[in-house]
Amino acid sequence: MHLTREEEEVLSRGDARSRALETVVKVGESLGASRLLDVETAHVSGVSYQTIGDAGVEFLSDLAASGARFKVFATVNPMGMELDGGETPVDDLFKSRQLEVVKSLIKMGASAWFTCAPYDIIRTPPGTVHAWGESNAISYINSVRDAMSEKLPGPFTILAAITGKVPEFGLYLHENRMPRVMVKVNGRITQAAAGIIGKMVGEFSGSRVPYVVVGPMTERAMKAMLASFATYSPNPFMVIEGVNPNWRLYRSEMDVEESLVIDEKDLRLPETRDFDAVFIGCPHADLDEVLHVAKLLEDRGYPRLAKPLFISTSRFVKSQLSPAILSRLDELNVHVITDTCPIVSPFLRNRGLLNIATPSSKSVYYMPRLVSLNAMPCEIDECIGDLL
Ligand SMILES: C/C(=C\C(=O)O)CCOP(=O)(O)O
Repeated sequence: MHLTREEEEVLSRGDARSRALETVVKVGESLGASRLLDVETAHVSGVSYQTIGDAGVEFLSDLAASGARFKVFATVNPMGMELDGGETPVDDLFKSRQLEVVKSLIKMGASAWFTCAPYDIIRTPPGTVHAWGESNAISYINSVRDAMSEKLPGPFTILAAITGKVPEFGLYLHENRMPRVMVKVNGRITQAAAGIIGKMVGEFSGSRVPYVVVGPMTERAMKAMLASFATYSPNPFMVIEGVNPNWRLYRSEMDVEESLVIDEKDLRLPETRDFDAVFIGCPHADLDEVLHVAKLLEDRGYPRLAKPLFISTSRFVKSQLSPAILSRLDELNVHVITDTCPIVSPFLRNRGLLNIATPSSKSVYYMPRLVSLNAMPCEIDECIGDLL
């Protein structure tokens, strides 16, 4: 691999950044990369004690104690509880281990927003290079903005944040971003239907980049589709006609080997069974999504919901909501939680809530696998309708 003089100099220092760079170079060599790229930002995933356990806590605290510090702006994924504990009960051991993780990340220089939708905070213009580790976010910046990130493992995003470098491989190379399959979607795209589309496109295209022709959809449906797609496919990039800023270029250069048509009949949800709570916010809800729920309840005369609705989001989004809206939502059994999400936290189970309805296809996939919850898909307007 070709290394610049500056990279050689960092390698010769023998400090924490030097050791991190050594690993980045070794990984790059094993991937056949011919050089390293400078990244503008990093987004670290795998920071919940629920998923990384004691080994992860030790890894992060050893790195922080060794003097490793982030070189580029770095955000982090949701952790296993709210920072102030409010609505997300966890036991004392969990809390203390999770706080160790937070301490290590902050010591290394993380911007501690604890969100899986950092694209709501960071502008990632077309062609810019990033080292992100959360698949929905990677899929979003690649597909909607034509920024560049591969799907990097959580620990590797930390090394990228420390060094400011990634190997040039996979989706960092223009030739690997060329669509190889075409998908045409017919029908009205609701948020839950968008999750089904993402799953179908992901399963059909596998590691190939799809070129997707689909009608207009809301931002929350777009996020749901891309999150689901990146859950079911190893490749976090689709070219969406009319959406990706360079879709015309991709269309002119693509070489399509297979096609799929998705029709309205494919987008029907199974009947929702009995549930204990409703969840939205995977990916973390944006302001529009929270306000959509507030408006639904306003239109129905502000009824108190028969079962709780949890909305997970970032502190950034929550800070834009007035205390009056938040306390009104709380009175109506709608709980806006930050820093975490139910797929990386035991809090729903700890509150005795085991059967969860959600418009998020990604949550339906992960809830049974990561936190032993039963999850079922629903359209948010309909789930809320059931709770009036
Ligand atoms: C376990 C997850 C995130 C985390 O540990 O931070 C959710 C799945 O992550 P993907 O990036 O969608 O694989």
